[in-house]
Amino acid sequence: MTDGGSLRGVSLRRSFGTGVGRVDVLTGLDIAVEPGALTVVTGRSGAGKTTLVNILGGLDRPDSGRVLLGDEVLSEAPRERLLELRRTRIGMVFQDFGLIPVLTAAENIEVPLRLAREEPRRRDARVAELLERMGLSRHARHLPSQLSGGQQQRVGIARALAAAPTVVLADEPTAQLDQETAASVLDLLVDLTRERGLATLVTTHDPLVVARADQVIHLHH
Ligand SMILES: Nc1ncnc2c1ncn2[C@@H]1O[C@H](COP(=O)(O)OP(=O)(O)OP(=O)(O)O)[C@@H](O)[C@H]1O
Repeated sequence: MTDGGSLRGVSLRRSFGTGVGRVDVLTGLDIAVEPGALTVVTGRSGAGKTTLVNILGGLDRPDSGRVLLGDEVLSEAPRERLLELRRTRIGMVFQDFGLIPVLTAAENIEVPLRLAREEPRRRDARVAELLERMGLSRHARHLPSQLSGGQQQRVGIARALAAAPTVVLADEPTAQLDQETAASVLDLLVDLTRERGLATLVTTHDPLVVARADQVIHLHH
């Protein structure tokens, strides 16, 4: 496996607020999310899981420390380059699925491919392949409101993978799902991680997710 897909945080620090209201959320955290493996981040509510995901995904910058995507310093990349890396190299999966309600399942998956200016035939082929892989071929034309929670999260995962990223960051992806559905969504994410050599990070409160991890990082600020 090359180093191109690993995502590392080195000495990450992030605080919010000032004076007595100041909260030191990350205080020198080191983390390496390796290709083909599931890294799970746990910690009670407020421990900084979302803060970490936002920093690793380039949505927020650390106060100090660095985020490295392969050999590139993501945390210091100029805005344009950061947007490009986020579009092409990093897939994000959200607790509330984050689907666009007026677009069908297929159209939601297509969004990153349109942003990447992929040509229509390749776009269609990629969307069909992902729908098939997610077991959603029959639901291509359904709106999110016509899908179950588990199906919506499968669409969310397909969308995250559409542009063939090397890294997947999922912030509590199973929190809205019942246990059985959560287990099947997690199975899918683990299988895709192995199959595609993805560097996958999942935050969770769920012991079942922790049990599947190759690496567990416990946050307590
Ligand atoms: N933009 C912000 N401004 C001020 N404080 C913030 C901001 N973002 C996060 N915090 C604070 O940082 C701490 C960590 O928040 P974060 O959302 O990362 O925790 P979490 O572990 O994801 O929690 P949960 O499990 O509830 O989602 C909390 O005390 C929160 O109030």
